[in-house]
Amino acid sequence: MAKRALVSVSDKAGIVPFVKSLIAQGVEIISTGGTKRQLEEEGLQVIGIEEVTGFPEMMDGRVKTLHPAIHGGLLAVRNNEEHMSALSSEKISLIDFVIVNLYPFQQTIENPDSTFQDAVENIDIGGPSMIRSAAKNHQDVTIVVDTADYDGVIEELQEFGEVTDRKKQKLAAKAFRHTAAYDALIAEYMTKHVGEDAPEKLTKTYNLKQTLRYGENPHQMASFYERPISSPATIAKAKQLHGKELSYNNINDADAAIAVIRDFNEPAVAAIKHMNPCGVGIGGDIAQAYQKAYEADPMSIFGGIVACNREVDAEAAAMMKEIFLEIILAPSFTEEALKILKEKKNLRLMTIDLEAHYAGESRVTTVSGGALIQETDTLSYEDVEVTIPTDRKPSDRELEQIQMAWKVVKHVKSNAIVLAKEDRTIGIGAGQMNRIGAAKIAIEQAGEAAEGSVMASDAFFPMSDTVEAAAKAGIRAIIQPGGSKRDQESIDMANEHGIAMVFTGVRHFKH
Ligand SMILES: NC(=O)c1ncn([C@@H]2O[C@H](COP(=O)(O)O)[C@@H](O)[C@H]2O)c1NC=O
Repeated sequence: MAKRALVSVSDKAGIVPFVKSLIAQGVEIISTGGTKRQLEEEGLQVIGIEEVTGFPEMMDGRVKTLHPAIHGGLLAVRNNEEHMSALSSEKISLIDFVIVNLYPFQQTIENPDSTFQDAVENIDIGGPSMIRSAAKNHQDVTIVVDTADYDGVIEELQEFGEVTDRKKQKLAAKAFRHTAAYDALIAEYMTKHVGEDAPEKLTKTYNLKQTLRYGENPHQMASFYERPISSPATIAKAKQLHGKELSYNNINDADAAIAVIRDFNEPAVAAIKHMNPCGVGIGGDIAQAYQKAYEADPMSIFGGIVACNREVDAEAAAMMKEIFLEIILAPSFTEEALKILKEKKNLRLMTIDLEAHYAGESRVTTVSGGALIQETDTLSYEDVEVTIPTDRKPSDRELEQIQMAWKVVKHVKSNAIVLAKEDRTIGIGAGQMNRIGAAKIAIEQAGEAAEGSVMASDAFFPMSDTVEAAAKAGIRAIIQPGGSKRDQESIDMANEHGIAMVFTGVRHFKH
């Protein structure tokens, strides 16, 4: 008996040549409404689904392939006598191939004009059911859900007269991934719609963006996956214009760099090393801001990742070209800037649309045997109500510098201390196991520049030792959350040295 294929596709790209090739291999075609019309328009011979089921398609296509004549033909195990005699007594024919792609649920919810009802109507039911039946019975049935597999299937038919078991198994695994991801997106959409914060199942889905040469170290395999729907203001959507392929560490660091510059309204440049800012500068333009970020730590910026929140022009490009950088990322580059920077063959140049809406997606961290999920820390200085517990209030200029340091410390691994002066960071103490340790590192790095600078701390001071160290270094103003039982000791120490201190009431731990 001739083999039969059931073809039912929403995305009709490439379907006509594929079906032609199947027919050329002696395969009979069964198809649903729109797909059948398209195939017939091309002069292909197609059996209508109603002829197989004995039922018309009904309820706006909600029921067309959901029928024992279809699922029996798909699920029957060919070498199981009982299955085969059940089929013949019910006059059901075998179906050997299923070519299906699903209602465009993702495109529907991405369309800002779509309603909830539109989304619901675009939940495919019959398609996933066929995919699952065919994939379960993959020893006998070939399931094709991806247009990219059309050629491979035809090649095997031409070469071996059948699709190999290995191929059928691989296609089945892909089919289950396909329906799982499809359902995950629906589940996520519905969960958001009903507003459940901690659903009992976490079913996020990601699409492979690229395989990476290796992970954090060369002996670790790695790949980069992106969310099916993400803002253009994300590292997943950033475009590479030039340079070597991105590495795992590049992607992580570039993401950290984007987070820093996103928090600044004025022209800002952040240099990142190993996920921590090593220099951040602000200025009237990107060249000025870059100069500040560079001066912040001319040693650490070497081999770093630089992110800018405004277009990079020729002046800035010429300065950046002077040292070895891994990546320069900005909303855009002028033609001239590109010309200058492209002279460096390996330097990666990337653009990102920082104007696009970015609400901050939930962050998932895996732990052994599980995952932690939390909202992104999007709280900024403007969102908090600060208090000033010290006798001396910060001057306007000190307040500006304090805000800058606070914006940066949010992005430094805890325990974190940032010193800032003259629109740039001058000392960053990152990832220390105690606060005074982070302060000592920041102060030491700042050296004489610490005199007259400001300090930001990501969490409160458990005792007055950090304020004491700040006073010794000549730091004039401090910003910290406050909230320690021993706040008064820190306030007294600040008052003793004429230091102005700002309490934010919120902390910015980053682990
Ligand atoms: N309800 C059903 O029985 C059913 N069977 C197949 N579909 C889908 O209908 C679409 C194709 O429809 P058409 O051939 O009419 O353009 C495919 O995306 C397929 O997955 C169905 N539609 C939705 O569930």
